[in-house]
Amino acid sequence: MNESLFPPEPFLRGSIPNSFAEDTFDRRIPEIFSQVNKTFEETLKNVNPSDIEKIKEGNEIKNKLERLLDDIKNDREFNEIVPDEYSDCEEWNDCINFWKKRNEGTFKKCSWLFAESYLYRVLANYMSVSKYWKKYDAFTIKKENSLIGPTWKSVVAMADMINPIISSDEDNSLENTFINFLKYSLWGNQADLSLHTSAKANLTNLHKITLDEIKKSDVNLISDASSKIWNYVSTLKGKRIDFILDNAGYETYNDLVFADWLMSKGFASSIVWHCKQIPWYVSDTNIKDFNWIIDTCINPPESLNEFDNTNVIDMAKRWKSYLENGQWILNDDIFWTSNYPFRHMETFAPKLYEYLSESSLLIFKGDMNYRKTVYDCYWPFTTPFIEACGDFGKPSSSTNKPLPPYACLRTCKADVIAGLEEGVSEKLDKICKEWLVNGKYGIIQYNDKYSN
Ligand SMILES: O=P(O)(O)OC[C@@]1(O)O[C@H](CO)[C@@H](O)[C@@H]1O
Repeated sequence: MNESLFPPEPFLRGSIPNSFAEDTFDRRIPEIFSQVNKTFEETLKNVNPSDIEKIKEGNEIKNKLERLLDDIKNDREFNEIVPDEYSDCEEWNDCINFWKKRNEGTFKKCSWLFAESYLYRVLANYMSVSKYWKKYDAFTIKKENSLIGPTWKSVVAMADMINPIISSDEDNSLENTFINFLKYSLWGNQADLSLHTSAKANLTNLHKITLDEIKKSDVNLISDASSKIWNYVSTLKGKRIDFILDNAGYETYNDLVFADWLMSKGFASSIVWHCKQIPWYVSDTNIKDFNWIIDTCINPPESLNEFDNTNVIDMAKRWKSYLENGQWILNDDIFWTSNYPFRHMETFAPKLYEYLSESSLLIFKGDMNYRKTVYDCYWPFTTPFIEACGDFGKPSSSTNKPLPPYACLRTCKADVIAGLEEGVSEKLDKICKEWLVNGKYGIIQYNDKYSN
């Protein structure tokens, strides 16, 4: 890490008064990590008393987690990450030491992007260096409940509406259907578990199922490149499309349905699913979560027998066959959980960059992927999106191939945004004080600068 890698505008930081980053470290993160500790303690309590070594190690992890929470609350300095199974350890420590040397090596003084990402990396480290808790993910139950809880009603309704469309040859409204899918996929991002930390939050209220609901939400779509994206996608025949996933549960389910449609209409013949390698920002999709969604849709638990699950099962069986015959590919490159913005991907993950350049379209889901696409800084809101992306997409220095066009589908949950028309932010300031961060507003933005 060095200063030349800083963004062109000031970083978002927890030390900035009244920013969402400040609120994140004062309120949201302590809540999330208290819940992590509670969940871990409950799991520990349920370990078979004869597993003495596992309990002993669990207690050590419990102490580490308590110390971490205390460090967060007191804004203490970061600690180096001890070597573990992941390949990015040195890189992280290099960055930690860089921030410390600048006297900015604490949660609030550092850039928000680094400080919060560091927390999830540390959590993964505690488990990784253990013997008995390696595979432990404190967020698994939350992630699973976000599909098979009250959400299942939406899962079934979506399958009943979409499966017949996927299975039919009817294609005279392809443009409309495509744009509706983009919007389902966008609004699916509202329900992320790191924003709605309260156990009482009813995320099902946020699910958009009917076309009517999608239409009504158009007033909250504050930057919309969907027609441009369609103009490009309509030219694709049997290509590869990549989804850079965000939240497990209902959001990823929507993306699976979308991809299924893209395959069935011949635009794509393969899909690459980019997941996270470690538990990340509470609800992000790991490969195990991805597989769990498909397996659960094929075999819904008995508690969901009151529903007619025929269409869900039918779709999920098709998804499984796409995975089995290699048309759907799973990837969890460690770069997706780095602290770097995407404009530094070519430097820090050249192989991933080359791999993405072989695709025909990248779809980045969610707020964090957006923050990394434009770099997490205070852009004037009317900065063109393409400008805010910097040189992310430029031809690779080894293959000379640029990235394909890419789209960002994001509901706004951080005080960074670019690409707004003049006057839009002023109007929003008047109608909703928290429009930048409460997840009510969404954007669909597109960059094809390097592929033209
Ligand atoms: O990427 P996602 O799931 O859409 O959002 C992640 C998120 O909840 O976590 C970030 C950091 O706390 C916030 O910027 C954002 O609201």
